[in-house]
Amino acid sequence: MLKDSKKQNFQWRLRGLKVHIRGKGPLTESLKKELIGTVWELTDSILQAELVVSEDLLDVDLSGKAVVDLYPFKDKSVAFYRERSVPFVSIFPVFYKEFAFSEFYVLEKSEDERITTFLDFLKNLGIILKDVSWGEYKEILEKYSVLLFLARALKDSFLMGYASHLLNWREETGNFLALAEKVIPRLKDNDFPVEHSELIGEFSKLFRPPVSLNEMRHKIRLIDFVTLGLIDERMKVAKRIAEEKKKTDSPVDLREVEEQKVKEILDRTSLNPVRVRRVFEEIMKLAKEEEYRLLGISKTVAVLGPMGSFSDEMALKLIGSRIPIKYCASTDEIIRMVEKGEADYGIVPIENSTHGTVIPVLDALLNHEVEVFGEAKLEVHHCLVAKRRLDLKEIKRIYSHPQAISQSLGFINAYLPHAEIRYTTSTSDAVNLLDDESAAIMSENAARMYGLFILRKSIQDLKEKNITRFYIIRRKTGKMEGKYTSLFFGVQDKPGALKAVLDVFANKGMNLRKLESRPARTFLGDYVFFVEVEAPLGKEDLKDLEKVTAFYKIIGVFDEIEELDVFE
Ligand SMILES: O=C(O)C(=O)Cc1ccccc1
Repeated sequence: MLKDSKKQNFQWRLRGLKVHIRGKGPLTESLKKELIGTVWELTDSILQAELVVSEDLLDVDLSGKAVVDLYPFKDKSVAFYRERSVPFVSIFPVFYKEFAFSEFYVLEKSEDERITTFLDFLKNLGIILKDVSWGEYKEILEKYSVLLFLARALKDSFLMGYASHLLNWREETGNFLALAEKVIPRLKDNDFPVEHSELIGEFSKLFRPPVSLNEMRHKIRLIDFVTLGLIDERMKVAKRIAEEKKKTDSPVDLREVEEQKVKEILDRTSLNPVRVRRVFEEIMKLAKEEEYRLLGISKTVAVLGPMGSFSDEMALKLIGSRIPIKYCASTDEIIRMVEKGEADYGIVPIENSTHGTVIPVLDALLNHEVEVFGEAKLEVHHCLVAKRRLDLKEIKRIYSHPQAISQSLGFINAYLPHAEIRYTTSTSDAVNLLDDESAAIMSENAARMYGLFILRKSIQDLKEKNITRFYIIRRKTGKMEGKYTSLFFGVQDKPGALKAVLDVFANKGMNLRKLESRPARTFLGDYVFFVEVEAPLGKEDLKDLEKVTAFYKIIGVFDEIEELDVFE
């Protein structure tokens, strides 16, 4: 669109000029729109016009008019307007949907104020105007005719995009194709300029150093346009792969495959790898979303982000990559998202073999309405990583999630006693805080994903069986199926109150696998208890519990799961 300030530049020139635009193609339609709101008058009839923009040859009395000739076969049109002695400018417009992408080749022009002003108007729309000789014009016309021919012969929509502006002249299609047929045999001869190969031509244009600021701007537009075309093309191929994968029931994308693709790309660039990674991950995400749509998956799972956290690893183990993952900044956010229905599932760490219970998760489960319907375990190995190769004594700060720090305290105390500990919201979030004097504790996968340097592997205190148990949560359904029940309860402040509750479980032969107490946040000394019982509690059990508790809240009845069915 023409900016208002730019529009005003035209206000003083040829005030009230009557312009008629003849033709039905996208170019003429867009020109008409741009002209509305200028001081020029857009006339319905060609007879009233002082300047006529036309896609075909004009069959009316042209006296007193100037012509902007858009007709593609210039030998015909130039002779035609010359014969009639009208001022004209003869243009071959390469119009790519947007003026900003367009390049208009100007073959002949008369000295005429209306024409000069109109050309300025085109320039202000972002169109590049290039004066060309007859020889150059012939090559351009041949090139696009061949392109159209190939696009149709190969049924290739990508090539068609480049030749699409020729489709404005439907009645000329036969002439373009006839020209192409004449030109194509010459392709075999070496004298045919490289510019005639469509892609080579476009790319050679891209790599040719621009000389003026205008050309530089145009080149940027061209690059954006070609980039978009390529992303479009990538999407089409990805869609076909998705269709194949659907037939063979393969996962949407294997993280390692995607990671390998990103690595290959990063190896080829000297640009900031974090940013380039983001660009390509976004492009891949576009294709993934399309795949999810194709597979009919609309479910999402929320985990602790950014990508590469242990929770992310757990999610991948449970669901492959068959479901869109939402990365959250905290376990609280995960639980809230699931409660509100903004994510179908959530995965939260509940306890670890070294660190014990994850208290913030426990508290959030008490205070929100979600349901645990599964648990899963992950063996956790920690790495000490940094942005560069560092001696341990050079490390001034260590960033990581409190659980990872606590699981690696033996190593930290022995080798990094001088370093300051800074807690992060997840192990992978440390990536965002690292500088040249600090290290982070995270998984090997995350380190590789972010291109970090691994200083030490397996630094956790428990060399084997450092296991984290996760809860898989969903919105409340009230289903009570599974081997385990987790619940909170409170008791009156009197002797034997807790024992009475535990006796209910003991008398029924139900084993307890976990018992925690949390401050009730009422008075000092008031507690809420959390238990995991190795049995599904039924109605009778709940009645018995009611008798001995001040309150109870079932968090879920669940089993250990190996896989999460996202198609159910
Ligand atoms: O911060 C992460 O990566 C998490 O997913 C939480 C966590 C931290 C350490 C061990 C297991 C889970």
